[in-house]
Amino acid sequence: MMDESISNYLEEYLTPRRKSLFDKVLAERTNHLTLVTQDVYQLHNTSAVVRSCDVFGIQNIHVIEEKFPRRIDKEIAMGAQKWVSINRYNSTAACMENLKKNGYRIVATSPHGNAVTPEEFDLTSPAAIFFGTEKDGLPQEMIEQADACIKIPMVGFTESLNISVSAAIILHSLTQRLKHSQISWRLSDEEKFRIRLEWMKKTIKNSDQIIERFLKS
Ligand SMILES: C[S@@+](CC[C@H](N)C(=O)[O-])C[C@H]1O[C@@H](n2cnc3c(N)ncnc32)[C@H](O)[C@@H]1O
Repeated sequence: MMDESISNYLEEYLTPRRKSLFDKVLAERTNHLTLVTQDVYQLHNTSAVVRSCDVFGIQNIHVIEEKFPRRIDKEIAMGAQKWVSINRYNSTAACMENLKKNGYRIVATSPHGNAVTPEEFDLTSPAAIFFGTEKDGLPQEMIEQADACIKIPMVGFTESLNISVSAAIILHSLTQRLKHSQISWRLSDEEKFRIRLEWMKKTIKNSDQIIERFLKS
């Protein structure tokens, strides 16, 4: 109730253009798919992955920082995450537990072995797509225990794609397929409301003070 009043009040500070942009972007957002990075340590890769999530409509990204703690602090300070919700974990187990609790299948990605292509991947239930580190990729044990594994076919001499490139290719393929499917992939009204409120708080100048003034009035 209080959030609803705050939201209505903050709406007054949005231009008509910004309001319709929020509506347009939220209409294409999904939580049916989510992306997980496991100990990705190069900031430009994390930044590119977050950007791809925004571009392809993925609202939530899960960042595991088991071996390289606090790697994305700088990215957060630079505002790369403004439109995407970043969930951080210091262990893979904690991340998996949270995802499974929320109904996600655990899906590995790998340039090796037996796996389905993005075009063959079963989209019917929610999926959390894991991407591994630049050097070693995902642990073999994790790949074997995952509910599925996705591999982008490669025909060159190079052993693998860059992590952010592979994330963009997979997200593009899966989101296009979702949009042409009968699967219910869009956000609920409650999810849209929460995200819109977060976006308003992040983008309206001095939103903290505005809210404080509103609460006192
Ligand atoms: C640079 S690769 C890691 C290479 C590592 N030597 C390995 O064996 O996985 C980083 C991450 O990008 C993703 N990736 C790279 N190429 C891929 C491909 N062809 N198909 C699916 N995922 C890929 C995977 O998530 C991988 O863990």
